[in-house]
Formats: sequence, structure tokens, C-alpha cells
Amino acid sequence: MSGNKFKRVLLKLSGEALMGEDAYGINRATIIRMTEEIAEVAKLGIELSIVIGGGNIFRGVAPGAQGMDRATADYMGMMATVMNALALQDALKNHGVVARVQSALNIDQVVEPYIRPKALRYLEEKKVVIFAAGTGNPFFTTDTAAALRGAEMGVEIVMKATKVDGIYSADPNKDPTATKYSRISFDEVITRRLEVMDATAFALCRDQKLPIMVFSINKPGALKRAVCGEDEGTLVHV
Ligand SMILES: Nc1ncnc2c1ncn2[C@@H]1O[C@H](COP(=O)(O)OP(=O)(O)O)[C@@H](O)[C@H]1O
Ligand SMILES: O=c1ccn([C@@H]2O[C@H](COP(=O)(O)OP(=O)(O)O)[C@@H](O)[C@H]2O)c(=O)[nH]1
Repeated sequence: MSGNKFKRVLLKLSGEALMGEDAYGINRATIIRMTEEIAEVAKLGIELSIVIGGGNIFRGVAPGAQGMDRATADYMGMMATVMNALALQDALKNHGVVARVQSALNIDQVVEPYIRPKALRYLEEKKVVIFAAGTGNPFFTTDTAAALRGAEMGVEIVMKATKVDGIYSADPNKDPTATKYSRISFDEVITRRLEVMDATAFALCRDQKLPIMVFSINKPGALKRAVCGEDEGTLVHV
């Protein structure tokens, strides 16, 4: 696919990556840099939808949630993604990019609800659509929300921007001898239990024949190269 610019993509942005070097929350320099890269891609005319995580504010399985009812903790996690979505929308506005937030949980005074045809219309109008509150269901992740919304929006590829620069033979943060794949099939990712995305997200994308690209959120220019179809990170194919 080298050199072919995508027309419509879904970008999964890690909430944790928004922390930058901070211990939690949204790091200002990080969100500005990310916004600049997203603005550059939006100006190429690529229809861009974004699912944003919430791990920088709250994670349902984190130590802070220990002892809590899991579903309650997960709803808190989903609310955290709404905060990140609003911060991203605001930052994009400052870079001249019009974005709309749609939430899988109804919080009418704050964000509009997820309505598929409306989201599709925004994309046709070249507005960036930010999907907040994950899938709206506890026990899921924003990676699964990325696969789900990506399939619903009919995107050509799901792009996961994360802390690692691709999928490795083992977790590179634990095994320094791990080697990076430039391409790998869904079946291989699933049978080898490579954990850069959760199995539900991989399975949904595999069934929908929706490729995934995993690349580093910290590498300048990586997003643009990825959406322009250049070699970047790891491509997971059918
Ligand atoms: N085989 C693997 N290849 C790459 N990363 C892996 C692998 N297995 C586990 N990981 C871990 O997955 C992490 C990314 O997943 P996650 O923390 O869920 O990201 P995000 O916050 O972007 O959703 C990496 O930081 C890495 O430590
Ligand atoms: O469909 C979803 C998406 C997210 N979450 C909750 O929201 C948290 C934040 O999302 P995630 O961990 O995927 O964010 P990221 O890893 O991208 O920072 C998760 O831990 C879950 O508690 C959820 O319950 N359902």
C-alpha cells in the first residue's frame, strides 16, 4: 500500500500518551504537538475520526480502582475519555481545525450523543469527529471502541498511536530482545497473544477485514507518514 494516501481513517489516541512526562492528566506540550500533527493531516483532506482513551485520568483496572465495583470504575474511565475529548476538540480549534465530539454515554449539556449518520455527515464535511466514552459499555476498552467506530464509519484503516513504535515479538518494555514486525497477520497476533491491543479489538477488525496500524505517538511526523501509506510502525493485515 506504499505511497497511497488513505481517504478515511480512524485514529486511536492513547489517553496515557496525553500525559507526556507527567504522572497523570493532560500535558500541555504533548497535546499541542499532537494537535499540530492532527491539523496537518486534516488539511491533507483526509477524513479523520478519533477515539480517545482515558488512562491518563482514570483506568477501571488501575490500583486506584481497587476494591471498587468494576462496572462503576469503568463508567468513571469512560467519563475520563469525555474530558480528554473536550480538551482535544478545544486544542484543535486553536489550530483552525473544526472538530465535533460525540459521546457513547448521554451527557446532553456537555456533548452531543453518538449518532452514526450525523458522524458520517461530519466526515463528509471534512470535520474531525472525536468519539468519546468508548463503547458506552463497561468491561470494554477504547481500543475496542476504535475497532467498532472504525467499522461503523467505513474507514480504510484503524491507526493506533501509542507508547511503542509497533508490535514486537514480546512486550519490548519487558523483553529487550524482542523484535519488531513491519507486517503481521491478525491470526498470528491473536495466536501469539501479542498484547498491544486487546483481543476483542483485534477480533472485531479481523472479522471486518479492517487493517490496523500501530505506531509511536512520540515520533514526530509518524502520523502523517502513516496516513500517507508510507512504511511506519506495524501493519496488521487479514
Ligand atoms: N507484543 C507487543 N508489542 C508491543 N507492545 C506490547 C506488546 N505486548 C505488550 N505491549 C505493551 O502494550 C503497550 C501499549 O498498550 P496500551 O498500554 O494498552 O496502550 P494505550 O494506552 O495506547 O491503549 C505498550 O506500551 C507495551 O508495553
Ligand atoms: O468502551 C469502553 C472504553 C473504556 N472504558 C473504561 O475507560 C478506561 C479508559 O480507557 P482505556 O484504558 O482504553 O484508555 P487508554 O488506554 O487509551 O488510555 C478503561 O480502563 C475502562 O475502565 C470502558 O469501560 N468501556
